[in-house]
Amino acid sequence: MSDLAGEAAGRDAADELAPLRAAFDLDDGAAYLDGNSLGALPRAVAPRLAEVVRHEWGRLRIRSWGESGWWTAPERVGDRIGRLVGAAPGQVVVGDSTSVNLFKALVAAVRLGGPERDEILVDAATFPTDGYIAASAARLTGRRVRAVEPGAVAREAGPRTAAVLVNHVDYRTGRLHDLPGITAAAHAAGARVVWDLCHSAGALPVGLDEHGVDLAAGCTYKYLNGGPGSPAFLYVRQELQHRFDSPLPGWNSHADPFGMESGYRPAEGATRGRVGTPDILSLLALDAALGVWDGVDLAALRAKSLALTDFFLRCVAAYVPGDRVTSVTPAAHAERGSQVSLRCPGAGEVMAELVRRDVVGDVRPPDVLRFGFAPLYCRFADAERAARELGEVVRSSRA
Ligand SMILES: Cc1ncc(COP(=O)(O)O)c(C=O)c1O
Ligand SMILES: Nc1c(O)cccc1C(=O)C[C@H](N)C(=O)O
Repeated sequence: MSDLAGEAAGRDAADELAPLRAAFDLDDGAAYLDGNSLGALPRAVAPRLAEVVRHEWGRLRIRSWGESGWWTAPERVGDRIGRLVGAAPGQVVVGDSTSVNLFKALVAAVRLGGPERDEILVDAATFPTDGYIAASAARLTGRRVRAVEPGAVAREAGPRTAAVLVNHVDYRTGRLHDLPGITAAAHAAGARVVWDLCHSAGALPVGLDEHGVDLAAGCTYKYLNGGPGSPAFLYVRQELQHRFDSPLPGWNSHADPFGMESGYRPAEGATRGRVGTPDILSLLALDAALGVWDGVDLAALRAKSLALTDFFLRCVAAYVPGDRVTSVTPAAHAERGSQVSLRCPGAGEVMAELVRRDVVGDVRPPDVLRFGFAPLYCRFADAERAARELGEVVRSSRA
């Protein structure tokens, strides 16, 4: 056994979060490093979904909206996510996709400001959907979009800025942006800030309430393990809820949905962020998946995440010829999410070979290998193996 493999074994043995891996349906023979795209399956999900289908839907049928708590599930599950992103109860609602929630949040953010605020600042390297949504939100509200580096928000935001849309962790590089600083800078300019938490929720502490974030959205199928296409979440800070003017006011966000009124009267609280009927099966799968977080300390989660990515970077330096890969993930802990991205010529072929060897990451254009480290189930041994196999693959592809 190499020194690094021995070190990995020792660190896994000492890892206080290691027992949580047993709560997931994972093959011991594979290194699953793609939880930043699709989280692994928690074992509790399948039996719970079977019960929901057989009993709640099959036997109780329509009664389940009340008796099984279906009607209030978006807020109940929202509060469970709230704990993981630093939001006190009553501010998170679950439903729709991230894209749809970003649209609601961004339009509502613009509507909170005056007409003189005629621009929306968007993270220049944003995940595409955010950029598309921002462009549409701008057209609908008569604003224009300006792309800025997140680090330049303090310089760029001004009296014309209505809203700033930023990714907490960049999907391609794994760079963690300064949420407290950027939020404060937007506020200093009188603007609202909307955070995309897709790559930070369940990966690291977020502190939405603590840092005074206005609005946020994120997906639940990555580090929250809700399953493919599981519903997203929307955070609306409590003080803003009574002024949250949704661009998608469906009957589920009406103050009296079963009054069937022709005029729209918004519900109070996070419920105002709903639109139509919740996707109950996916929502309850997510609810069951969230059980793995009970009792998890987010400081311990962050410590393990950084230890895993540090260790992986050391293993890459030891095993992979330096002229073949370059890390685009910041070395500084304060700037790193829970993934490591390596630029590598021929990244597509390299990752295909890694996947054949049961080391599963993914690739983003133009040539970035992504390795996501979900701290609840990734092992130091996975990090060592992934780097070792990567070294072998790039050596053999050069030969
Ligand atoms: C940063 C970010 N935002 C948004 C999305 C996607 O949103 P949706 O859940 O609507 O597909 C993703 C991933 O697909 C993402 O990485
Ligand atoms: N949502 C996805 C999907 O439906 C299929 C494949 C991947 C995804 C992803 O989530 C990709 C991810 N947002 C990314 O960081 O690139």
